[in-house]
Amino acid sequence: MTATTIDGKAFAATLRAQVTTHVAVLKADHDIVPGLAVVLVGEDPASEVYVRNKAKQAGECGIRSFETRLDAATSQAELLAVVQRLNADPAVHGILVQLPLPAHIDANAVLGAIDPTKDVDGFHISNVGQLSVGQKSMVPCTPLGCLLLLRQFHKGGLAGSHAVIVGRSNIVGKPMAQLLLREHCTVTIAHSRTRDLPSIIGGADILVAAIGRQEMVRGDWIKPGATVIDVGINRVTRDGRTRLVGDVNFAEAAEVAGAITPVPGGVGPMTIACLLLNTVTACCRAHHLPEPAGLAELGL
Ligand SMILES: NC(=O)C1=CN([C@@H]2O[C@H](COP(=O)(O)OP(=O)(O)OC[C@H]3O[C@@H](n4cnc5c(N)ncnc54)[C@H](OP(=O)(O)O)[C@@H]3O)[C@@H](O)[C@H]2O)C=CC1
Ligand SMILES: Nc1nc(=O)c2c([nH]1)NC[C@@H]1CN(c3ccc(C(=O)N[C@@H](CCC(=O)O)C(=O)O)cc3)C=[N+]21
Repeated sequence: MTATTIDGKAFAATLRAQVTTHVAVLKADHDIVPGLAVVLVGEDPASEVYVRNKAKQAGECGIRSFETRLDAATSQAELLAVVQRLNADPAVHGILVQLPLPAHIDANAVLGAIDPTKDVDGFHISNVGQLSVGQKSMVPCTPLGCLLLLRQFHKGGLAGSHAVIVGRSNIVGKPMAQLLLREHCTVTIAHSRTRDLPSIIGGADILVAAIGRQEMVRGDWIKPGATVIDVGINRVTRDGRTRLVGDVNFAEAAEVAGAITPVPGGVGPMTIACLLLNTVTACCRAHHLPEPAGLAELGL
């Protein structure tokens, strides 16, 4: 193996320590406690794990967490009423509605009902728009986490690099493209209709894989020395044991790439750390107080 493993787990711990310090100052100087509300509709086992991790890590940073669990048959009107209650609650600074939602609920209507200043996922159309024109906004946690890892690893900056993002979802691919454009990368977005994906990937100095297909990206597609950010979380059962793998074949890619994030322990922990960072940022903005370094450093 030649690639450096980018330790997302360790970097996320550093970020959470910074968040913890900021939370302590808010409490000591202003008697303010940031609050994060997570809403979970239905019983998806993977979502259960994320929601539990979020609440645990929020607590460790001194952030108050509020959990609302609704059964899978909850109507859209009931869910909207919950969102409105959280919008109006001054103890809640961040609201996250766990996706995916059951099919009978219009996710866009729900995301659009969240107060944009409390939208710590950055999915509200006004945050999406603000990011795209370069105004202060809430930035989606997963792409933000990927960018913080890239900036940490490329201390000289990312300008001029060719970044290829595989995946065009509203949650990962599209906001990732916006963030890398702001960093002056040359950005290519690939998806399921892209022709000759291996040769497009072969041009990438930076590859972000957000596809949802286990180990689809092969080592011999990757440009030697490239930085590979693997967003994919795929649960596979091998030899009777369940484990997580990414969208990139790690063993192969590690022979070619300059640096690569592992799964688990790469982007996933950064996503949660960024959610906590966004919550504290939203809290500081609500109270017109100085915010933590994260978003400000990016000019957002
Ligand atoms: N680590 C973390 O914190 C997070 C991890 N994830 C993981 O990241 C992955 C992607 O998530 P998400 O963006 O929500 O997924 P979506 O399913 O919304 O999007 C997947 C994207 O991949 C594209 N795609 C699918 N198949 C291919 C293919 N064969 N070749 C090229 N492109 C393809 C799709 O193209 P098209 O648009 O044409 O259909 C689509 O744009 C998942 O594994 C998910 O679990 C997600 C969020 C957070
Ligand atoms: N409104 C909303 N916002 C989200 O940000 C959101 C969502 N809905 N729905 C689901 C996806 C997925 N997601 C992950 C978060 C953490 C890990 C994570 O911590 N992963 C660990 C492993 C955890 C495990 O063992 O399962 C790791 O990669 O090391 C993974 C995936 C956030 N998402």
